[in-house]
Amino acid sequence: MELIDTLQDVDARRLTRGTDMVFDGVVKRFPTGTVAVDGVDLAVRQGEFVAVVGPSGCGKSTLLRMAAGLEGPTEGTVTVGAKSVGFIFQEPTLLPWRDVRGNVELSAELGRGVSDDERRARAEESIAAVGLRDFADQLPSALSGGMRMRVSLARALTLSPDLMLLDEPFGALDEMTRLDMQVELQRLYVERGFTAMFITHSVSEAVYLADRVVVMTARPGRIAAVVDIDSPYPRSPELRYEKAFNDHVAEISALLHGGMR
Ligand SMILES: Nc1ncnc2c1ncn2[C@@H]1O[C@H](COP(=O)(O)OP(=O)(O)OP(=O)(O)O)[C@@H](O)[C@H]1O
Repeated sequence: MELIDTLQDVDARRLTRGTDMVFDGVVKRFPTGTVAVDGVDLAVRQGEFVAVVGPSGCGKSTLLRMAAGLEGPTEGTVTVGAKSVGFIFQEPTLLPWRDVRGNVELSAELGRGVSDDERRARAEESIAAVGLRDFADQLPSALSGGMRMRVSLARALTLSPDLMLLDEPFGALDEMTRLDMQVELQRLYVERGFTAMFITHSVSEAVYLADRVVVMTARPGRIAAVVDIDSPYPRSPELRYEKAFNDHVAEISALLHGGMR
């Protein structure tokens, strides 16, 4: 499971129209006794981009893993309406012996009912969508960190996910590449219209990408605040220099450090 960043057919229960994912009174207590999250209520609308920020160990990954169905809540419910879910990890988790095309085709190979021709066509389309057409025959070892993350994105996109779950996907990249990847992800989000839940330690990354930023407390993770980011998409990279943007960054940083709203 850990090697695969795309999960299909998540146990989809009927949801209120327009809502893609609901966490209702979610508590997660591990057998070790650690309470990772405690009483999380959050509804994510279809097509919404939600970023989650919070101190290390506050249960962000646990929330995402529950959304993916990789963990179950101890109390409460997690309901996901999306039929097809893409999961992107911090590490691109590519198979080193497969070239870019082979890695991107992997998720469709594991999917049910996809013909060879369709699999290849979808892989080519996703490779082009992330700007890697000229590198389709290269092995991961010949790619930069940013390019490897693009492969990981392309692999998730081949199944046209309704929901993308992204766990700190750009955390291992250098600053310049990270900023480029934010622009790239936003472009794909605008083009494809998926719902996104995106975990990050970077407040400015959250503000640049998200409709709403969920700020969590230290463990056990609870929602301290949800901040709306009003700027329309597509957002230009220059937005990062504007006052409203930096006011949001300051507000969320203060919330993270226990300041009042
Ligand atoms: N399988 C597990 N068994 C026991 N404890 C776990 C397990 N998975 C996570 N935890 C604990 O739950 C807490 C939340 O972990 P999680 O990885 O969700 O936090 P996080 O906010 O994503 O952290 P980070 O920002 O450092 O990645 C941590 O204290 C962690 O040690």
